[in-house]
Order: sequence, then structure tokens, then C-alpha cells
Amino acid sequence: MSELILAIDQGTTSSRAILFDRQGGIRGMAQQEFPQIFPADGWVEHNPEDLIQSTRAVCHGALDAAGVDAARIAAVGITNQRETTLVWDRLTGKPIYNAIVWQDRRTAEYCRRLKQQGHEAMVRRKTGLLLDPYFSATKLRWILRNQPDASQAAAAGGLCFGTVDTWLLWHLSKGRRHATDATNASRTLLYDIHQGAWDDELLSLFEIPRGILPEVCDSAADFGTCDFLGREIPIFAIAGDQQAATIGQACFKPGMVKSTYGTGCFMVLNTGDKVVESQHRLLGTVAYQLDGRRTYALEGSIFVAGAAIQWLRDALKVIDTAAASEAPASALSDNHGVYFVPAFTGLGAPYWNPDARGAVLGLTRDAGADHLVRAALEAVCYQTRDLTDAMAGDGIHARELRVDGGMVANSWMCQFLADTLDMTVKRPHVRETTALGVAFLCGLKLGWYQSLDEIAALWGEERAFEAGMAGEQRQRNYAGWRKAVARVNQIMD
Ligand SMILES: Nc1ncnc2c1ncn2[C@@H]1O[C@H](COP(=O)(O)OP(=O)(O)O)[C@@H](O)[C@H]1O
Ligand SMILES: O=P(O)(O)OC[C@H](O)CO
Repeated sequence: MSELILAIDQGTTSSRAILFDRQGGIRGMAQQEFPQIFPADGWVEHNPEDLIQSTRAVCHGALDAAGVDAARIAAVGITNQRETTLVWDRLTGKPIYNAIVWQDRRTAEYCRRLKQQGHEAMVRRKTGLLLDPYFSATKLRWILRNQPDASQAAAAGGLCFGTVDTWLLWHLSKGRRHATDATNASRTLLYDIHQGAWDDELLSLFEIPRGILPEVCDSAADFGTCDFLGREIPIFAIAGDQQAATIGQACFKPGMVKSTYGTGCFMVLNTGDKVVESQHRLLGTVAYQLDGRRTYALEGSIFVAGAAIQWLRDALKVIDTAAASEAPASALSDNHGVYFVPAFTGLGAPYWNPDARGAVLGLTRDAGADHLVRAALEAVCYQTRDLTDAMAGDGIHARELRVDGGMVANSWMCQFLADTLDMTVKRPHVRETTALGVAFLCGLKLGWYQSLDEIAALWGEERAFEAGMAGEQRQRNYAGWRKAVARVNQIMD
């Protein structure tokens, strides 16, 4: 009997595959890291082949881990790091350049020029996004302009563009399907989220020929079949990872909000059938599209969260493992006035400063590695507060936050987050909510679940963290952060 769903979660630093049962229980899992390529300051790339190879490997690995064969899989779903941009030859399937990763800042100058020329209002109105190198369009334009003959080949229909979902679908599906879903399309800067269509004015602004674009489908849809596991299995769902996590956290009602703490941190608030036009530089985006109907979200994107912990581990070597960050942070009675602004790749929401770079402030002679570790964890919480304050400025006051991602294993961080936000922070039983979300989408398409309410009933809380810090202390901590960020933004002016 085919009673499992295989969820592929292709992330920024690793690929994962997880087998879920109908109740959302994990039955097997495999993960593989792949190399990050940093060719120049602010540039981040992936080898496109690594994305495919690691994905194939973890799919086999998940089956092995569960001790089951492919006959048990009812459907495959794909969720992915978003915005990361690939271009390949339509005939051979060979990439013409590495994948340019969402964190890459190489198009910062071009974005600045477009802003100066007054294009941002139109871009924002149609896409819900901003003119920032984060999104796909300027990366795609860079590839077309910088690879020999690419612009001509694209104009002649010889090239395909895709985000990572589309790249994987092309290579994993029989018949090389060139498609994406509305959540991924909504991150490209080329897609009108109100109309649900690629937009000619945007295509002309970024000099992108329409023929290079994939077909845009619902998030739960028939994306064809794959047979690389030895049997033909339908691919029934695609969603960008943060949107998939929103589904995995069952944030289906307007006002419900989740934050995922992995490499970066992404807060997504369900806004129902309305696109909220933020006055505080948050993003309007598609949360999911089902049966042709779009549900929208307001998103705050923080570029560096767990990546700061990785940096302390790998570059400074002050901790052996990411998990080892919890003990020193909790052992200190306070932060000693030390603030770490981890702006390695600029600052995202609500600052949107691609030129900002990281800084540690407030060091005294008695500060040590432990203070740095604590400051890195605190920074993630303060950046989240920046987002909830921005949402409050837009008139949205969330009462509780559902959290997930690798970092939330750190209970000290979850408690400090609740204290900093003055909000209840809820950690679910299943922390692999990104993969779970795309498994839920597959389940909808399979008819396992008749409604989103049925899925919401499967969500369960493992632990709730209640705010306990005195208000004065909370304000003092956060005021220190605001000063530190202001200094980083100023230094770069
Ligand atoms: N106990 C922990 N405390 C703090 N950070 C952690 C902990 N465990 C993992 N991390 C961080 O979480 C990130 C991994 O989370 P994950 O959700 O797998 O990320 P991604 O999907 O972006 O690759 C890493 O950056 C790691 O440093
Ligand atoms: O790979 P992750 O989990 O860090 O997610 C990356 C985001 O999708 C970027 O927008």
C-alpha cells in the first residue's frame, strides 16, 4: 500500500528528504550538506549538479532509513530555498552558470540605479517586493548579460530559467516539466501577485524574455511523475520553503504567524485574501495557491540567523557544535552590553541595506567568547522584534508566534525570544515543518485531507515559552540593539 509521502526539502546549506505518514509523523529521513561557493565579496553560488545529486541521494537515504521501498510512496513534494536563480539549456539541460543564491549581493549597484530611476513604487505595487538583490530577477538578468551568447539564446527560446524547485522538477520529472508554483513565482520580481501572472512591464524593466519562464501552477498540483526511485511516482506539490513552513505550522487563518530559524530567519503572517501593503518595508507575498485561489502573507526576511552560529563554530571556532551555543548563553546573567549585528550579507527586513556588513559592539576587556555566543543568539531575537515592531506599525499585533527550524532546538533562545517579543512562543512537536508543509500539500492533492481544518488538527505544540522578563529590562536590551544596528547602517553610509 502507498501510504507515505516523500518530502524533498532543498535548503541553502543542505538537502533533506523526509518520509511522512498521514498523521504527519516522520518515518524516515536523510540529509546531506553540499559546498557553498563564495567567488567574491558578497557573492554566493551553488553548483547546480550538487543540488540534484544531493537531492537524489537523500531520497534514497530516507527510504533506507525507513527500511521501505518506493512502492510505499504515494506522492513526492518539493520545497526549496527560494529566489536562488538558475538558467539552463533547454535541449541539454546543462546549466549555463552556477546557481546564484538568494544571499548573493552582486546586483546591489543595479538595484540602487533602478531605485534612483524611480522604479520601486511600480515594482512594489505589482510584486509586493522591493528592489533588492535578494530576489531572482536581477540575478537572472546578470546571468543573461554575463554569459557568452546567453541573451541571444534566451531570446531565441533556447534557455530555461528556474528557481531551485523548477531546476529539480526539470531533472527529476519524466518529460522534463518546466514549471513552478505561485509561491516561488512570487519571489522573482517578475510576477504580479494580484493578477497571478508574469508581468510584461516587469519583464521589460529587467530585460527578460517571456519564453525563458516556467509555467506557474497551484502549490498542490499534478507536476508530472518521477521514476528515479525505481517506480513511477506522482509529484503533487511544490512550495517555497518559508511558505511550506507556514502550511506545516498550520497558519491558515489571517493573523496567524510563524518564524523559521535556519540559515536565515523568515517570519510569515497569513493575511488571507488581501495583500497588505506594508509601510515598514515588509514584503507582500503568496502564502499558497490552492484550486486557483491565492492566500497572501506578509513576510519579514532576516538573512543571517543560524549562519551566525555556524560562523562562530567554523570561522572563530569558539564552539564545537551549534547545540553547544546554549550552555554559555544561559550561564551568563546578562549580555554585558555586547551586541553582535550579523550583517554578513547586508541587512534584510526592515532595513534593506545590501551594503551593511557585520559588527560586534560594546566589547570590554572582560568580554569573552561566551559573550559573543550569547550576542549571536540575542541578535536573532532582536531582529525578530524588529519584524514584530514593523508589523505592529502596519497595525498587526500578533499574540503568539509559532517557531521552527534548526535553531529552535535551543530552548534558551526560544525563552529569550518570548521575553524580547513579550509574546508566547510555541514550538511544535514536528520541527521539520517545511517538509511537513509540502507533505500536507501532497496529502491534499491525494485526497487524504478534505480541508485545511483537517490539517490544522494534526498540528501539536511541544512546548510554549511565556514572556517573563521585566519590561524595563526588555526595553533596555532592545534599545542597545537599536543603537548597534544604527551604527552598522551609519558606518556604511
Ligand atoms: N541548538 C542550536 N542552537 C543554535 N543554533 C542551532 C542549533 N542547532 C542548529 N542551529 C543552527 O540552525 C541552522 C540549521 O537549521 P536548518 O533549519 O537545518 O537550516 P537550513 O534549512 O537553513 O539549512 C544552522 O545554521 C545551525 O547553526
Ligand atoms: O534554505 P533556508 O531554509 O535558509 O531558506 C532560505 C529562504 O527560502 C530564502 O528566501
